[in-house]
Amino acid sequence: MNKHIDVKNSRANDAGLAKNTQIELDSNCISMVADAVGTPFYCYSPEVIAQAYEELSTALSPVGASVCYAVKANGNLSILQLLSRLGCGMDIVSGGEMERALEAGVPASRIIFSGVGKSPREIARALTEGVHQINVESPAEFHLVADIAASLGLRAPVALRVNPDVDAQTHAKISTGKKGDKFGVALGDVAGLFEAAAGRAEIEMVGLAVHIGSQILDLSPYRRAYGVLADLVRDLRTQGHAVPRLDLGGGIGIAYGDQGAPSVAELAAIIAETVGGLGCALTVEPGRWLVGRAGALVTTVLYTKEAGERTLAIVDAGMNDLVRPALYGAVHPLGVVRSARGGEGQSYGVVGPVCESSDIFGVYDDLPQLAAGDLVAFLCAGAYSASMASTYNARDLVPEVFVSNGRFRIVRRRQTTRELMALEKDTVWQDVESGPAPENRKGIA
Ligand SMILES: Cc1ncc(COP(=O)(O)O)c(C=O)c1O
Ligand SMILES: N[C@@H](CCCC[NH3+])C(=O)O
Repeated sequence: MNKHIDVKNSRANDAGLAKNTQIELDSNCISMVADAVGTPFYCYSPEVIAQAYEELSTALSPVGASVCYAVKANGNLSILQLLSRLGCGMDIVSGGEMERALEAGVPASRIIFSGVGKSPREIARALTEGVHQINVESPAEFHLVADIAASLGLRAPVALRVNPDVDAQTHAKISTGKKGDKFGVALGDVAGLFEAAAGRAEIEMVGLAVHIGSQILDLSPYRRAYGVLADLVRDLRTQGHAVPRLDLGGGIGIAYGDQGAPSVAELAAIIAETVGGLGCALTVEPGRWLVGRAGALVTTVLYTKEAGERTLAIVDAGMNDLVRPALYGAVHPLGVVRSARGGEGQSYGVVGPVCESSDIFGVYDDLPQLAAGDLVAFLCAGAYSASMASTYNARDLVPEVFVSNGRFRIVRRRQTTRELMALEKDTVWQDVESGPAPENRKGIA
């Protein structure tokens, strides 16, 4: 049996890539955790997360940028607590993520509220909690935030997220900075909103924000986007506006295969060059980079079968547990944790049990001969994996486990169909004229 998962025995992860970039799993240990908690399950290395945070903050310290982790990548409370204890702030995009960050002990003063569609209720809660910054994405949202702040007798710290019209050169479904994308304020609206803010006492205009997309592997789009920000800062200052803060977004990519990945030192150099000399307080909002490499989805082979020319390995994890392959055609490297038969050079299409033809994780070569009961793991599954899981096909939400130095801690218990069904029981018909239940009322209450 391998001591560590041999990540090199899959074509998706050869060429010795990213030696220290992904969770190093002791296969004996993972095998025992699998027996204890049952598969599928997500496992995370807290050390790899802490190491990523330290590496990032060290690289950014010359430019003085602070880090707000994008909670959407993985909102597990233990991960938020770990990052918060290290001094990391949080970037949130919903009331639910705010709930998680606050519960994890993150002070509101270290929370940035991003997102294109914040509800009145979410805005009011963020203001009442006293978040560090609300990144506003449209003129309509700007006025709503102002109205809500006025009604609460509060002052809203607002940054404008601008759409710089820069192509992040990433997957179309995760590109956010091109004109026509739903994100950000058009460049032409920025000066007018700064002007409007000057006339609204309940708005404290604190700066600008930009986020051009995710899984960015070529850093040149950052140079362009930050260049646009720098020009805007200069223009706004010429018009007499203060621009004390810049939020530089997230998006830096990691290696999922042999494509290599940029370093955070390169990103820091671009930041220094483009916006470093403006005297603004800088923040970055990475998600994937901090947690992506720290996780794996461990799953059991249920069956093998022939399908035309291909041999399939049907595993007990499905697209509901890890949707990235079905949604973006993403390929997660596959490691073998336990294989009864051994051998090498086998090719398998690895598929899940969900009743969709898109429930396929990829075709992996150079695997051992797989058989029912073998354990494999999809690597680099710390980001946008558990956080994007669903219960489709009435499947459980699987456990999440920290593994460290021969010990494990379940940081999220399995959520079963039985628990979800409880929400569907004992429901009653109501007269529509009785109005909405208090929790469903619109507005800021
Ligand atoms: C506003 C904002 N900030 C930060 C992130 C984090 O992105 P990533 O996980 O790619 O670093 C996202 C997601 O794309 C986002 O929408
Ligand atoms: N969900 C995407 C990233 C989107 C980031 C949020 N805007 C992924 O899995 O790669």
